Amino acid sequence: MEGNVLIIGLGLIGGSLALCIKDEHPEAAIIGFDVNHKELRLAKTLGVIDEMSMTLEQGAEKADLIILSTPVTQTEKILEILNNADLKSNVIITDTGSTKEQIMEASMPLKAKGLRFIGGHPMAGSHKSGVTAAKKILFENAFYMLTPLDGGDDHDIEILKKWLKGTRAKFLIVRPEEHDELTGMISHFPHVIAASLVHQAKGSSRDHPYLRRLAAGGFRDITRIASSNPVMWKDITLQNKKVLMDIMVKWKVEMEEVISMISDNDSERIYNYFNEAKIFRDELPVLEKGAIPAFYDLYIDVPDYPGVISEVTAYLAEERISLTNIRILETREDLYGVLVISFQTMEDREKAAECLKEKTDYDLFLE
Ligand SMILES: NC(=O)C1=CN([C@@H]2O[C@H](COP(=O)(O)OP(=O)(O)OC[C@H]3O[C@@H](n4cnc5c(N)ncnc54)[C@H](O)[C@@H]3O)[C@@H](O)[C@H]2O)C=CC1
Ligand SMILES: O=C(O)C(=O)Cc1ccc(O)cc1
Repeated sequence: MEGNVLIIGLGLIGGSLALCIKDEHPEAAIIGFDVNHKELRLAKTLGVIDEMSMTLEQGAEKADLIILSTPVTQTEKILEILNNADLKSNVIITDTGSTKEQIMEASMPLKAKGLRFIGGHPMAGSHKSGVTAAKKILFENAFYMLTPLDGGDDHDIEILKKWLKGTRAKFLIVRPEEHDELTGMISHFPHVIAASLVHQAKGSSRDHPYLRRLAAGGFRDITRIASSNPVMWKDITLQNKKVLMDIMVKWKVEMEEVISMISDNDSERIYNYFNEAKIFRDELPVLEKGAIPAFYDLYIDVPDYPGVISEVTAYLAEERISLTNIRILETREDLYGVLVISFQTMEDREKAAECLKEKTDYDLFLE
């Protein structure tokens, strides 16, 4: 497709969308705007955008598609600015915010002016922020929720999907309230819980100096999302307050039940509690990308000698297998350490396992 695409907010999501759109529509001009001029210049230097717009209005006035990929509170303010700008009459405006009801509400004045806004939320990402973390394959196979306004035109949705085809995501049309209930449960609430687990561990670390080292493995993994951007999560929490409060009240009741079964030494209820959770969790789809993206980890039992990491990464580099993270678990005191390498896709992890099986005799474990 040809035309001008303005991306407002060139962080992880805006930058990744810019790459996807350019890949699929090389003739489109990708214009970027960001309040953080350093990030904007970086986006241009990295080739993520074609052109910088030094004011929001300048870019907006010539755009055929406007994507708002800013923290959700900012998105509401930008919708207000766009409402007073001189936009093309056929422009399509969308956003990427993690919450939808309040944003859809904020888009009503645009609708009243005859402009077209379709809410959007690509359900993939990471705890990293900024344009340097942007990548073209971020949304591949992920769900991409669209929340058109009541009475929205199907033709506009088709145009937007065409623009976003390069994401290789699976589009789902949902009502804004349903979106917020779903994401509240499977994404926003887990972020609150992850942060609270970390707070408790921090408190406990004052009495137990070993805690930090012991938390390096599983605990660090299950609380990965507590390393997300606090500004973004403050905004999401406040915008999805109603849903989150409801979930947290239910959670308190559930914790009371857990306290009671443990204090009563009720082994049957405790067993059932864990067992029912295991059954539901084991049945969740493995190959789908959910709201909280999975990272595919490969555990490698390596001897503890200098140079072992570069040896392993050199084998992977020879096969051109890219990894997203690498670390050593320091929980063990013996001669062997566990090297954990994370990959973006399950295929990359399989290729890496094959490669290391062939070139080393280290024991490998997949999660
Ligand atoms: N990080 C994630 O994994 C996901 C985030 N989202 C949503 O996408 C949006 C963007 O998130 P990220 O890209 O992760 O954030 P980010 O922090 O990487 O990037 C946000 C960018 O917006 C810019 N910005 C802030 N206020 C602005 C304003 N008033 N005008 C112009 N630029 C402004 C910032 O300078 C920054 O460069 C958020 O609404 C978030 O809820 C959606 C899916 C996944
Ligand atoms: O893996 C993580 O850190 C995430 O939870 C990514 C994420 C963040 C926000 C969203 O609205 C959707 C996905």
